Amino acid sequence: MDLKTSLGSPVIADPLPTLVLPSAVMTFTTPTSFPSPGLYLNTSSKKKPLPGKIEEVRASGWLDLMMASSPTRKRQIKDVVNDVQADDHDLQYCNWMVDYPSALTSFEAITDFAGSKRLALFLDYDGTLSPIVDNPANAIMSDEMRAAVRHVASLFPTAIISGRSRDKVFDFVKLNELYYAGSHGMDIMGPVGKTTESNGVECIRSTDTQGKEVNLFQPASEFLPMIDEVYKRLGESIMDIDGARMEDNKFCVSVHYRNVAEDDYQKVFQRVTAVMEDYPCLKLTHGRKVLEVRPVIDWNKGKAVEFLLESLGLNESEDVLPIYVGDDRTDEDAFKVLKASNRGFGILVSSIPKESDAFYSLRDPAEVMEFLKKLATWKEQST
Ligand SMILES: O=P(O)(O)OC[C@H]1O[C@H](O[C@H]2O[C@H](CO)[C@@H](O)[C@H](O)[C@H]2O)[C@H](O)[C@@H](O)[C@@H]1O
Repeated sequence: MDLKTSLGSPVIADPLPTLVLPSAVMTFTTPTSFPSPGLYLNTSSKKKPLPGKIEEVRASGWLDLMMASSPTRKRQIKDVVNDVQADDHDLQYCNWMVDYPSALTSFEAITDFAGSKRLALFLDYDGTLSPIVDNPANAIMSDEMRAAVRHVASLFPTAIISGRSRDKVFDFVKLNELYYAGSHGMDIMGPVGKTTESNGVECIRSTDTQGKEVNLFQPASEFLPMIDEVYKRLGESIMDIDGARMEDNKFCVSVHYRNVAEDDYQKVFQRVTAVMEDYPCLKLTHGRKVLEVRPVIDWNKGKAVEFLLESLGLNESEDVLPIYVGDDRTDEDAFKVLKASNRGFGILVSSIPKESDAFYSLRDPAEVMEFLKKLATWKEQST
């Protein structure tokens, strides 16, 4: 029986639409200079017609995705008060877990498989280490979670890989013993190892706040002026939409619509895509009630995992087990890399059934914390 289709359609199959942009800029090239975005204004042949009517937005898949993304608390509560729906939801979740078993109930299988291998941990931030909240500035990590992360980081190489800017995610996590990759992996502060370049981009030697020597890898640095400009333009274009909020993530820009009325989602999407038309070197992706604008380079959280493994000298060894824990669509790139290399595995954090390249699942950040604590205990008891 195909569990993914047997219960109506319980699985959210995030199709990850990306605005289609000229294929010439889809490869990993770091341009030394960009034409002013204004130059693109008259190049109508490069433009894709923008969806004008609601049906067209729907047809492109974006509006449905915006509606389905990260159900609001109101909807989840409605599910809970309605017993029938809640039972249905539980049943669907249990069925889904056959394909994505809980990393907690499968903990022994995980540690049996790990055996004496060296673990490397990669953790997403929002929705993984901190619960999803309405205001991104309030996505605080609990002290108990911080202690759990500190503990595992004292036992295994551990990195945070976030869509936020690196500085911002560090301000939340506040742990010096970790490695950090911000802007969906486009801003990595890693160890000084044998890695001096990747994909033709040189690493920069720098020092962290503690004065420790680090390697800085920023494959999208040439895009900074463009990202700053698009941040301002997007801010102006959504200013009048109640609840819409911008976030500057250094090499990416987030347009949050979590607090926007559903009737205005289409407006948000249209305003964003209208600005994007002038920037063929940028692409639009979709996260949890957020539209994200970022450079069209072949770099993502999966590449960041590979880069960090190499910097840590763990890439070649059969004896290493990388584990990536994340909740968002952008984490799928990392899950895919681990799945393809058949070395480690992803753990998807989700309280609803979702299609994923992860191997295991955890329901929410509370379960992530429990998993991290169990890992630390296991490691300490086995050495
Ligand atoms: O890669 P991540 O660390 O998961 O970052 C992805 C985005 O997370 C943040 O937005 C999400 O969390 C917010 C706080 O809970 C929530 O309000 C928002 O709706 C979510 O999309 C962050 O604010 C974004 O900039 C990140 O790109």
